Amino acid sequence: MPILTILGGGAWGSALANLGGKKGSRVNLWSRSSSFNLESVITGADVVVSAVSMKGVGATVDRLLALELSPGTIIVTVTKGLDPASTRTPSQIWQNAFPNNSIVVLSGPNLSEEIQQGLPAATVAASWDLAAAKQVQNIYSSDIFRVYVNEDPLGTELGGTLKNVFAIAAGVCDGLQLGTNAKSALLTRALPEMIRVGVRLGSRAETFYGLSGLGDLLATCNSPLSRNYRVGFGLAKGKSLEQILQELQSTAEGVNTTNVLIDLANQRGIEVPVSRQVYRLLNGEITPEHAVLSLMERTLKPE
Ligand SMILES: NC(=O)C1=CN([C@@H]2O[C@H](COP(=O)(O)OP(=O)(O)OC[C@H]3O[C@@H](n4cnc5c(N)ncnc54)[C@H](O)[C@@H]3O)[C@@H](O)[C@H]2O)C=CC1
Ligand SMILES: O=C(CO)COP(=O)(O)O
Repeated sequence: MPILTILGGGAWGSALANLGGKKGSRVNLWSRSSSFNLESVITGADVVVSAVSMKGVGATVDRLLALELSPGTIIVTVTKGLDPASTRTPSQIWQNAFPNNSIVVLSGPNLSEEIQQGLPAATVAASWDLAAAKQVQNIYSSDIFRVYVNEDPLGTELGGTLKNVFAIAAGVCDGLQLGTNAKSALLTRALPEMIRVGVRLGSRAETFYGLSGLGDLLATCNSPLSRNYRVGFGLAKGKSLEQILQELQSTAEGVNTTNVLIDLANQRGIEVPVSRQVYRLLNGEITPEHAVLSLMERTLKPE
């Protein structure tokens, strides 16, 4: 029976603990407030899943570095964010800290509330080490959770991370009641923007057409269960960002991701028109209505 240790007892960590237990793994769920110590659940773990939000990744990596993690332990990261200081993804941070361990990214259209209700979902386990990805596939696949594998961890991770920016835009679109045509245009134009960024950062374009890209974009941009969608919806309804985040009481990674993405786009000269309007909106530079108008009035160009 594999030993699975989940770090982070938030919405997604708790759902992943349940999914792992359902398949028969021995599961340890650890969080900062746990009464037991981290070392006791790391020793002997076959797989360690990091399910902390982006702001907790650095501290979690440091905690594990202070312990003796076996090089045979697979590290799975499910965080959908970008580090503000380095602009690196969580898997890049984990790989840098643990060069001898296999790192697997688990990402897909996986709204935790639906998964906790036992509704069916699919996801992707991605790694340079295909054998490690397949181990994670076996540990997590069940009659309600179908896991695919691929060898593009960065593209898989960036799909899940970048879609949060567009989920904010989609929430704005629905909050302003702009209609189905506008929403379809937004989601369709979001995909090449994600691909443009992903390819410049070293991912494969085709990964973004799969579950972790288009799949997660559709799930998050169409569901009020998404916290990022709720950020955009609230802004369109005239709430302040502070008020929305206060009411959420949970992580909306898209806010930080938008800021880091615009830094990256400015540094590397990547064209990100939709993300730039989301950035201006989040930073109080424009109203939701102005953001829409700015996109409509862009220079005309071929599709
Ligand atoms: N909830 C969902 O449906 C899904 C969430 N994710 C991603 O998983 C990550 C976690 O999301 P949720 O569990 O939903 O968020 P959450 O807000 O429910 O939980 C965040 C977790 O991170 C931990 N954390 C934060 N700062 C920390 C620190 N300094 N040290 C240690 N732990 C720290 C918290 O204690 C908590 O366990 C996010 O990056 C999110 O984008 C991915 C797929 C689905
Ligand atoms: O990533 C998610 C679903 O795949 C969860 O989306 P939110 O973080 O916007 O709630």
